[in-house]
Amino acid sequence: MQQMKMQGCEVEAIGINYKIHTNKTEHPFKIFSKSPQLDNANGQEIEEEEEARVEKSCSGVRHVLKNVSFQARPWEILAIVGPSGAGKSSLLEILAGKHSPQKGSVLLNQKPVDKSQFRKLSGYVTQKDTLFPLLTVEETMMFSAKLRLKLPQQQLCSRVKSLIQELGLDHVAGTRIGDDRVRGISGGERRRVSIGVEVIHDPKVLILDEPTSGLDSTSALQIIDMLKVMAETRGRTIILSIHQPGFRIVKLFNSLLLLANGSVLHHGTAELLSLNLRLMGLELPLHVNLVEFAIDSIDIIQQQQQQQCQVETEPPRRLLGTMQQKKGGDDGQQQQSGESKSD
Ligand SMILES: Nc1ncnc2c1ncn2[C@@H]1O[C@H](COP(=O)(O)OP(=O)(O)OP(=O)(O)O)[C@@H](O)[C@H]1O
Repeated sequence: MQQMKMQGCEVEAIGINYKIHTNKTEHPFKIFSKSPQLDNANGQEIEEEEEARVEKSCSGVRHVLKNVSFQARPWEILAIVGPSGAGKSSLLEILAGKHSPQKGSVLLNQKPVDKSQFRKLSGYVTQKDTLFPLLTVEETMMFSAKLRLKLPQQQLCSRVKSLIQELGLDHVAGTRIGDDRVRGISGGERRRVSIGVEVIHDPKVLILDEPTSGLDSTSALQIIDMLKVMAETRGRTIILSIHQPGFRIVKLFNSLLLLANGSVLHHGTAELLSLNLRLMGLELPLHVNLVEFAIDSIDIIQQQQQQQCQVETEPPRRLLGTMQQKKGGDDGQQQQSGESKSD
């Protein structure tokens, strides 16, 4: 583990498939589905069939993540972007070990890891801050430090102090966190504290679900700037999800994972995304944010990728056709030769 800390952690997800079972619900229009002509035996059969069909459509399985693969490297930020419901949070929860996918695996430095080992090496900042409103910033950090680190009090204090400095929270170290009822620190500062709580043990991998949600553009940029410094100075691997990142924020990401409806549409740099869009005939208009443009163009990207897949699979199919014809001939010959062998 020590060696892993020194060299940084590459996180690799391979073929993640995640399905959830949704609850069966009563068909909302069931009351209208019975027709007065269905009183005979044939009518009853039709009604039962209809009920079975409705039940099937109202219950079942939701394919949240479909064959998702990516790599996140140390010293870098990978941003997961996509429309609402694309599967960003689900993917992060799987990475953080909160859920297990039905298929696929997550590797750290090319090796499988168990959940407890991964928890020690990582920090997971959820979308909602879960902090005690009556504790001060310093007390909150100290609480987390005592839970996560087995160090003498003096060392805990100095770790907390240096982290408060790194997070730019010196000026509010003695201020209460607060909540809706008790006035406390600002939303941006609260997000910083949540990040601090999760990095107190100096994890090599940091996973953040929408660290900028609810923040103004300046506070959002400050948070991503701070994460960029953490990645570059400490060799952390940072994986985060984000909604509508501003132009300056996108520039700080080393790579983007564009998800739509549980599938990966792009994995690579922003420049590569821009180039791929251009190759699809989607020219980024001036002063339009690349990520927003890509999200708005998801339907076209999907269509183009499907067409490309068809083109890629067609020649082998044609080839397969000729091969099958040939094989048919060969088989005939083989059969003959087999027959002659058995003879
Ligand atoms: N426990 C669950 N029960 C029902 N549906 C779920 C559950 N978990 C995820 N989903 C569904 O899976 C899909 C992906 O959800 P997820 O929260 O991962 O998306 P997201 O990209 O993070 O969305 P947002 O940006 O709005 O947070 C959604 O359609 C969601 O409704």
